[in-house]
Amino acid sequence: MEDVLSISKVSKHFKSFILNNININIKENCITGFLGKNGTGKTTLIKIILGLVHKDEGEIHYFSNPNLNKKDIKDRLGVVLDEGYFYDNLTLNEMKDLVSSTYTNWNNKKYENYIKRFKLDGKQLISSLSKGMKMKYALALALSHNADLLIMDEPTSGLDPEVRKELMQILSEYVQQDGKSVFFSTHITSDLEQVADEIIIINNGEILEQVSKDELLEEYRLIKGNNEILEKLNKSDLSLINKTNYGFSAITNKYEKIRKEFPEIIIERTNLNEIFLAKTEVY
Ligand SMILES: Nc1ncnc2c1ncn2[C@@H]1O[C@H](COP(=O)(O)OP(=O)(O)OP(=O)(O)O)[C@@H](O)[C@H]1O
Repeated sequence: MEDVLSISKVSKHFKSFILNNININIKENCITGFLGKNGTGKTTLIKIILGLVHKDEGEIHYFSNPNLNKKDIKDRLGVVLDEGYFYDNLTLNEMKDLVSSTYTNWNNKKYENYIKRFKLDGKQLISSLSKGMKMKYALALALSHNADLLIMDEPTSGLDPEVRKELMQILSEYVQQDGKSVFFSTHITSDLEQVADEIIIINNGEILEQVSKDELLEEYRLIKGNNEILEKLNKSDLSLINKTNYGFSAITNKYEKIRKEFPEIIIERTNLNEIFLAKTEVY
């Protein structure tokens, strides 16, 4: 599997925040989720990838091809940013005319199909779009110029569950086409649970981990037992400890070791949200 994006040793220093030594790879035909809490550097890294923020150090290789120029790269990236970057006083179709003229492979048929599918009206003013409609419009533009890598910054934030589900469905369909990939940032783990193949976790400006979703879900377990067991366990093996008079629960990646020592312990699968919280709590 080829890397569509390879980022090595990228850093950015702001006055009160450092994006530090970022090394990640985005794989072809995968949905890669970029997971991090608020203010951990997701938008900054996405803007660096798009050339909207200058990096201080490091290298970014696009589509495993060192010969691509800026225009080639722009043509192959489909972008959906949180802020939208649209002119409110234009209609959807007028804005589309502006955007489409900057791409080599604009496909108006595709655009019209997406507008129809998303139940948008091309004659409507951008200022009249709700948050969810705006995201769908941005997605229609991003998907209509034959991009190979769709990069989205927090596309699901503020959307209702139905629209989020629809978006995840579209992303899944998109990566089933040969050579198409998706990279999107989020702090909503349930989105990733549904569609992501690969997960990159960022915390305080540093990458904690890049791992397949299935591996990540295998790594941790929820354990439950009585409080005498909790007393004997090494607390540094546990996260998110919840203790009551009747017993305790906790998240751990040392569940095999704990099972050997305390066979009576209850071990259950856990979800991405708990794993994410455990990882960002420990570090
Ligand atoms: N131009 C800038 N100048 C100074 N600091 C900045 C600039 N842009 C971002 N930052 C800081 O960098 C940090 C990371 O911000 P960033 O927007 O990348 O986080 P994020 O993970 O996308 O957060 P959120 O989920 O809230 O959107 C923040 O502390 C922010 O204040």
